Amino acid sequence: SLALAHGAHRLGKRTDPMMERWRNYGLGQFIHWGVYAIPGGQWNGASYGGAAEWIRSWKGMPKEAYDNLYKEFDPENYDPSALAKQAKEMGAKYMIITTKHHDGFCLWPSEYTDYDVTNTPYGKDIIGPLVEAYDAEGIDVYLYFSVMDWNHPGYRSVLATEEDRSAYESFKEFTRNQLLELLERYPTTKGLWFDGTWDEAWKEQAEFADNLATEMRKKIPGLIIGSRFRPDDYGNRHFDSNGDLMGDYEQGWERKLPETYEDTNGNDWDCVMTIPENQWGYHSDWRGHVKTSYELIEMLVKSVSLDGNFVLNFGPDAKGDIRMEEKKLATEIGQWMSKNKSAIYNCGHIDWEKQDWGYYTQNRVTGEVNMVVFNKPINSVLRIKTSSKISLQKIYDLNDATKIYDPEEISQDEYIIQLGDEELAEPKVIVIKYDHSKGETKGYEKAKT
Ligand SMILES: COc1ccc([C@@H]2N[C@@H](C)[C@@H](O)[C@H]2O)cc1
Repeated sequence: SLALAHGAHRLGKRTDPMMERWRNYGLGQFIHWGVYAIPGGQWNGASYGGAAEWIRSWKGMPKEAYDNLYKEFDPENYDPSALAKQAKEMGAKYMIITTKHHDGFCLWPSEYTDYDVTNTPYGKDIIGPLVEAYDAEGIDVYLYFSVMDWNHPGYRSVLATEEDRSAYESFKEFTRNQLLELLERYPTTKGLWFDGTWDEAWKEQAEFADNLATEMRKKIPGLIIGSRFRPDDYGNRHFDSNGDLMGDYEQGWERKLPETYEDTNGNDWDCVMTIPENQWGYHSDWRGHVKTSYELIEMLVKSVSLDGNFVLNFGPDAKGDIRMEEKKLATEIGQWMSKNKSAIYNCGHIDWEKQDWGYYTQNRVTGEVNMVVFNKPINSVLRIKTSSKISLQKIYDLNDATKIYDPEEISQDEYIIQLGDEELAEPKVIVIKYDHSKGETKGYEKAKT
């Protein structure tokens, strides 16, 4: 393998308490908020077909007009504790807030730019009260930060000339200053979620990014940073030139999910997901499919079954209100989570063969296996194929203690249980308690073929 000065500094998963806590969250909330919520995907009577937070890049939005929107930013309905309570009700264990998106507008009072909340009619820090409100609800806070910054004069996507390089040095210093400022102002932050790091200019900054990550971790020991921050010595990101994961977890699953455990390379990972097909910031005209709570619960369960976290995005509007569709989903997901959280929190992958009825999650504390059933077969029979000779102790409905399932062994390490005739009104969790010591060698001999 290549000798890398700025590649992965650790092989395998982080095993410290802060990362264990991260690994056991299961469900998170993303919040995308900024001046892009003011146009909300519309301008001059035309609707932007892209993601609302990218409207500045649309030819239908004059840059000058966009860059003056901050003068209208005055979210009179912004209510951090209401947002935190809603997230609590949904069952989120952590929240990621956009401190600065690609447009460079800062939701905190930054010493290093005037393009921030203090120069808006609202005039106050947005981030601080949100951090306090979420901390008060026991929901860990992570800060989203876009390296790419369309507002900073020193930003470059490519370093072609000497002028580019000297301008970019000022941009790098600005970026470092802002990040250290954020960690200074919000020391309860548990981690950073970086974005906007794909440009060529940034891919040349292996040493700078490595040193900055070290410096940030000195300020907040144990700080959790994903794979989308640093480039390695050769400009490779997420995985270094030896194929090793850079950062504490893989940050590659944006609006998509891994299909199999192999797809995860056995790493920690998060999936960040929009409710419509592709809107992070508030768009007043959601086109196409808006995901239902069952679709989102299935994505959540699938994520946990493959050792990942599922982070659902919310986009407050210009006034700071949460739109009706998002409120409804937070409530519906919360209702399911209130009854089934033991199949999500502190749970992860078990290598039992995946079945069509749904997903397994294993509780890392109790060892119990949860069958999360989404699809009831026509014969109401659920097949369970375990990985090794185990002795099943008890199989029961998590939400109906009177419902015990009696497994019938149909071949080696393979059982079936019979569901009742009732319709599956919502994803059902069935708990399997089993003795982890090797069971006696019962079961059929494999046929010699
Ligand atoms: C070039 O493709 C994209 C797509 C989405 C993004 C941003 N990442 C998401 C988490 C949102 O912040 C979106 O604006 C950046 C680049």
